[in-house]
Amino acid sequence: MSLKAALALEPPAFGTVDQAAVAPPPPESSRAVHGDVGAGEDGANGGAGASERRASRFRRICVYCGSAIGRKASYQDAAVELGKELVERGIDLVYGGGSIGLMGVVSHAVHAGGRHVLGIIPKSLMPREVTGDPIGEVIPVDDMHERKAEMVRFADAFIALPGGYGTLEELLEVITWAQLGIHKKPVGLLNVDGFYDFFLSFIDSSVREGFITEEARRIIISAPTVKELVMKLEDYVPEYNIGLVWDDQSQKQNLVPELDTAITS
Ligand SMILES: C/C(=C\CNc1ncnc2c1ncn2[C@@H]1O[C@H](COP(=O)(O)O)[C@@H](O)[C@H]1O)CO
Repeated sequence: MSLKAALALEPPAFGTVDQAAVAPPPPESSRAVHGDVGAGEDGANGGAGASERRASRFRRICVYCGSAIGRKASYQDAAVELGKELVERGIDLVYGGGSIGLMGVVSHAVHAGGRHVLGIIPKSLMPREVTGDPIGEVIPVDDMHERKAEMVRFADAFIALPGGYGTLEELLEVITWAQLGIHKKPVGLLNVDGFYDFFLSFIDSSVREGFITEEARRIIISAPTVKELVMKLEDYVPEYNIGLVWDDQSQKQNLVPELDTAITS
């Protein structure tokens, strides 16, 4: 079944694919307002006072994470905390559609909190013994390439929790697409218990060795806590602009007007 056919059978709460891809963000008055965020709490908001409240700029965030839960309880705790943070900020979830591992943890947290959960999953991965019982809305797609493209298209930002090959592959692709100017959406790395320290060290080494520019290095936004990371993503202004022109489809992937207009060079 094609993506459009799937949507015809079960239209997403937010409209058709094309509408969702080009729709402007809801008016400020109808957007979610999250709770107090004090500078001392997360140290990342550049001086926001404890009484500051503001709407999230994001409608949907794509979370990449392990199909396993990992060995430390802190990984699951972080997945739950991230799910609750999305709910608190009125942000919907886009993810890989499985209910196993950290994918299941974060999707259940968002679903339980009443936000929309959109799983995009290749038909080959759909058997229950492989993915578990997915929750929320599921869009079946033909292959992994289509899945990743649709996840990017539906989301306004990306967050990677701890995970394995699949998570790293999704993360690196979305970073590479930012580097190529295919999208300008923020990419966050939740460095739970230093899980990504080696990865970040490797990236820094690649910068030193001349394979990644300093500017491209700054595409990756990392933080050890959910609140700090989400605050950084909210504040992110893309500075990277390779100057390539992609086709219309790629341009539709830039769903966050603030990010587009923030590009100055
Ligand atoms: C082969 C395994 C599990 C298959 N089940 C999956 N169901 C849905 N999505 C999956 C599955 N496995 C990987 N993904 C995608 O990759 C990311 C997680 O991969 P990782 O290797 O566990 O980090 C996740 O974001 C999904 O999009 C047993 O692993």
